Amino acid sequence: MKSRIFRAPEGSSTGGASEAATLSTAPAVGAHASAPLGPIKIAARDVSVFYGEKQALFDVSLEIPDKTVTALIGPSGCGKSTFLRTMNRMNDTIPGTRVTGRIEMDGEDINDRKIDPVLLRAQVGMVFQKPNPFPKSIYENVAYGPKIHGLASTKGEMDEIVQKSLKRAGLWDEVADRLHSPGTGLSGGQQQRLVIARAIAVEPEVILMDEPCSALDPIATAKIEELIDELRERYCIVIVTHSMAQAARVSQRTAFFHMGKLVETGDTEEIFTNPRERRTLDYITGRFG
Ligand SMILES: Nc1ncnc2c1ncn2[C@@H]1O[C@H](COP(=O)(O)OP(=O)(O)OP(=O)(O)O)[C@@H](O)[C@H]1O
Repeated sequence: MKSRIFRAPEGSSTGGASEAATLSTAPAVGAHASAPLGPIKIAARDVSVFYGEKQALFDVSLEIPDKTVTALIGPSGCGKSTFLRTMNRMNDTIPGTRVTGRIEMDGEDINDRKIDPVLLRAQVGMVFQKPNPFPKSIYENVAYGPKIHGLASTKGEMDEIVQKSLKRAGLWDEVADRLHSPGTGLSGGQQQRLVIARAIAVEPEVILMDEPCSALDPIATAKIEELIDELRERYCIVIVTHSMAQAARVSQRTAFFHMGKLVETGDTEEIFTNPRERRTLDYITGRFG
């Protein structure tokens, strides 16, 4: 572990000792914060997003490593979700939205004409704030994507995909005996894991999570956080969270956004113990947001 001694950010007006005291109010960084990172999976270069006349993101450049959890943090309205949606072109579905700049996945421009956004969204899955299972059985929720994308040619193959995805999402043991019951009959936390299983079933490489725990109780939240940590071994994960404590617990990289701009990015431990920018310090210590 690196030292947690706080170095005052450049241009800071207050002294070291009082800053150190202030930083002690920042959330404790979890044991996984310094895990090794994979190669760059997604690279955003000068990305701006406009909703009609309104510019919501300004020239954001950010590299996101594979096999890593990257947390996007910042006050409400700073553009976290907007940025998240640029990575699987979900902004394309909002009328009047314009995205400029370049987003590469494995070096390939995801906005290139030859990219099919439906296939891209299978490769870059998304989990939303509120669990949104289809009004179908648990089995069908997971089998839906593989069916559309032709990933199984027999019932046996499909059964295997469903079982493997539910296992990876940490839900199998709780639902194995009721696969044909409605997904909507599960608890909120189970529904969120079902949605994660649904995303996993189509063999994604990236999983985007937009405040995945905000509708869950602390126990269900802890389970999802544990799951995120397990999934990191296989996938590139990007999570938007309002919870500083959650960002500190689950991520290895953190990007802090403010008013549509990326203020600072770095290793989570560094951001939470030794931020370079004054605005980051003020946000993580709860002075605004
Ligand atoms: N569909 C839309 N049409 C117009 N403006 C939008 C739309 N979606 C978001 N915005 C605006 O873009 C800005 C960034 O919004 P965004 O939802 O990305 O922020 P956020 O950081 O995710 O906020 P929150 O934490 O509250 O979810 C805000 O000013 C928001 O009002």
